[in-house]
Amino acid sequence: MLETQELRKTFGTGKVALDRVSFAVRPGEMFGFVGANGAGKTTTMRIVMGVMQADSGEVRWKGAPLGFAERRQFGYMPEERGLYQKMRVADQIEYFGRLHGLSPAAARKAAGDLVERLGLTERTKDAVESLSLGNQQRVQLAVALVHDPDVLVLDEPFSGLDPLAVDALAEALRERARSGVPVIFSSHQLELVERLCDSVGIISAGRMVASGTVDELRAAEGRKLRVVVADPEPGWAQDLAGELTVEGGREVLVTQDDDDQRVLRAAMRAGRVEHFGVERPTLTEIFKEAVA
Ligand SMILES: Nc1ncnc2c1ncn2[C@@H]1O[C@H](COP(=O)(O)OP(=O)(O)OP(=O)(O)O)[C@@H](O)[C@H]1O
Repeated sequence: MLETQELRKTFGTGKVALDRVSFAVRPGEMFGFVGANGAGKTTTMRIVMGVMQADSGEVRWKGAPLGFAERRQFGYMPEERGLYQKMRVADQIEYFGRLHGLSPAAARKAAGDLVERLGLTERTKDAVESLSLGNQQRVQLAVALVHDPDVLVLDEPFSGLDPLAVDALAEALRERARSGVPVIFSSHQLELVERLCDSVGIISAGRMVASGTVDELRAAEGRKLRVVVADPEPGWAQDLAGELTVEGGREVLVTQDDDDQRVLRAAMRAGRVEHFGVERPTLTEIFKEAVA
């Protein structure tokens, strides 16, 4: 398991970038790290990778403090990226494999496999600078995967990608997770995070404001009922706590009232009930509420 415990980081100006950030990612788990711009995702991932030091707190791997040797077995896609623009695709992946300690033959084999799996076969001999953003991102992912890492840490790996490239990358990450690797990635694409991740951490102004599976985060929000009534009598919902909106000739009530039968009776008295059910908030809605 990879854990951060109470990470704290301030920058020179006295700005608190991270305030006791803790989370845990189990083997095989995909952890989506979400937060507004400047919330602290990159800083946290840099600390996990040892690129930056925390003022206090600890990063632990398999129950012990994380050191250089263990980090060498991690795969990292930094926000600033980090490819040699003039180097050819296959050579580059192989080179990074060597940097992570693979033998020349193993690095060549791993590079060949990844080129094929990530759909880069046609581009193996091209310089990175001649590739589209999406293909550069694929190379960047290959570089993070080449040494068969124990943990994957990826800073916005999906940003700027077309839907096909998103699917290719998502599948590559899923595959790694299935093999037991903890995968952490940050993203602003909340639908994607909801679709891909086993668990999610929401960070706001340097603090983890919520974490858990999307279902757990939903449960923490409390159950909400959504009722749609066509042509209702005015004032029908005045005794029911909740938010009432008008959409065309319909009124939509979203309420946390526990007594669903009472709500249903009131709605049926008021008009034609077109919808009555428990609302399942999306991650986007959960996120907005958590950071509000
Ligand atoms: N080297 C630095 N010096 C000073 N302040 C910094 C430095 N790096 C980050 N910060 C500040 O720390 C806070 C957290 O930044 P961070 O880059 O971790 O956010 P983020 O969640 O990754 O944002 P984004 O989604 O925009 O990438 C921000 O207020 C940022 O301005």
